[in-house]
Amino acid sequence: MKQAVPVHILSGFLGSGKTTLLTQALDYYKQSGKKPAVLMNELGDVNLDGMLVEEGVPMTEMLSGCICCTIRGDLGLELRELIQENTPDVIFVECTGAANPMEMLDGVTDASLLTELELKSVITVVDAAQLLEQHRKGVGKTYRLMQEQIRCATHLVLNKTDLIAPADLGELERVIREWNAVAPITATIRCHIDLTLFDRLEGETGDNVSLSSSKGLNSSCTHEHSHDESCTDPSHLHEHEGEGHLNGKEAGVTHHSHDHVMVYTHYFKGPIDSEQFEALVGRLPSNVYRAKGILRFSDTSSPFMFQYAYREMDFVKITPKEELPNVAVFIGEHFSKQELALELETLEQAAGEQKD
Ligand SMILES: Nc1nc2c(ncn2[C@@H]2O[C@H](COP(=O)(O)OP(=O)(O)OP(=O)(O)O)[C@@H](O)[C@H]2O)c(=O)[nH]1
Repeated sequence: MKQAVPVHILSGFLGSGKTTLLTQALDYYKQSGKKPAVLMNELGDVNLDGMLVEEGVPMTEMLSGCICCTIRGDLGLELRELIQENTPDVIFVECTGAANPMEMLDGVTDASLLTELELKSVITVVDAAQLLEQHRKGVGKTYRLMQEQIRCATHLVLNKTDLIAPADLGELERVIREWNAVAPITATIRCHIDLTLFDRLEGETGDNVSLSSSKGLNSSCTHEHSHDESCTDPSHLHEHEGEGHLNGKEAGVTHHSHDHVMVYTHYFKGPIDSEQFEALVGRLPSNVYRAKGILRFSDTSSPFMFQYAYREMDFVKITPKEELPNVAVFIGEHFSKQELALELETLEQAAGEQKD
């Protein structure tokens, strides 16, 4: 029998550091002479994180939806194709930060019916500062989603510890332990973990992890419903819309609207002024908690990859090898897309007038 391809799910709320961990893991595998592949899922219709993945790493993109709901049925087919075409030694599935890990887990294990793959871990990256704030508030859909992501993890990376006071670490560990008593927790800055963890995980023998046995996975990971039960968790807002085909078998299809998470994608018609853009981002309301983009500025020569997570901005100069869009994606809850669009258009106009 062919060896099953190990699969690691990278989970964690929007902007917590999943891609930061992924790029390190990919480098590690490549340095060890192995061939990693990536399946990346983004809520927006452009994959900006994918641009951070080096050329030569096979990557499948599932855009404009969340693996755990609308495109879950495709996951098995995509994984199978990735394996057939590239014969990777390992696959990382990076999910949108809005994804419910239990559903993703379900999706990957469904896929193992189609293709020889073996789920090895669910690594949840937690934004320390955000968890602290959410916990102190103690309510909200974001908080509940973070809770689920922590519950379902086999390993926890408590990231962005540079943004919290050292004294708060103890409080965070206590909070996490209430939800997940067993997964090892590693406190990090920029997701610097001992990457030999992956060798240990893959060296472990065991049958495919399946939801029914939950072998190798954290047994405290529970979810209020299976696909054919109705959901009692108000954070999910599911609309159970009947039956569908999955992997050749009948499966209950669950559509989550994730309607508390909104995405606005703005394609720029031309370069904009960098300072004005920074000022605009600085004014974003707190319910816009994540943004990213590829931007061309009228006052700089090279394009920039822009990142914004939890009120922190980051601009990295990039040298694209191919034509890239001039685009920014904004993710948040109940914000006005129209207002944001108008502000961005005003920036474009101002830059256009400066040029004339
Ligand atoms: N201050 C600080 N920033 C970090 C740390 N780790 C990552 N970042 C920054 O946080 C931003 C988001 O990181 P990503 O790795 O893209 O997060 P993600 O979870 O993949 O984001 P989504 O794809 O939107 O879900 C980037 O600007 C990173 O450079 C950290 O430990 N401390």
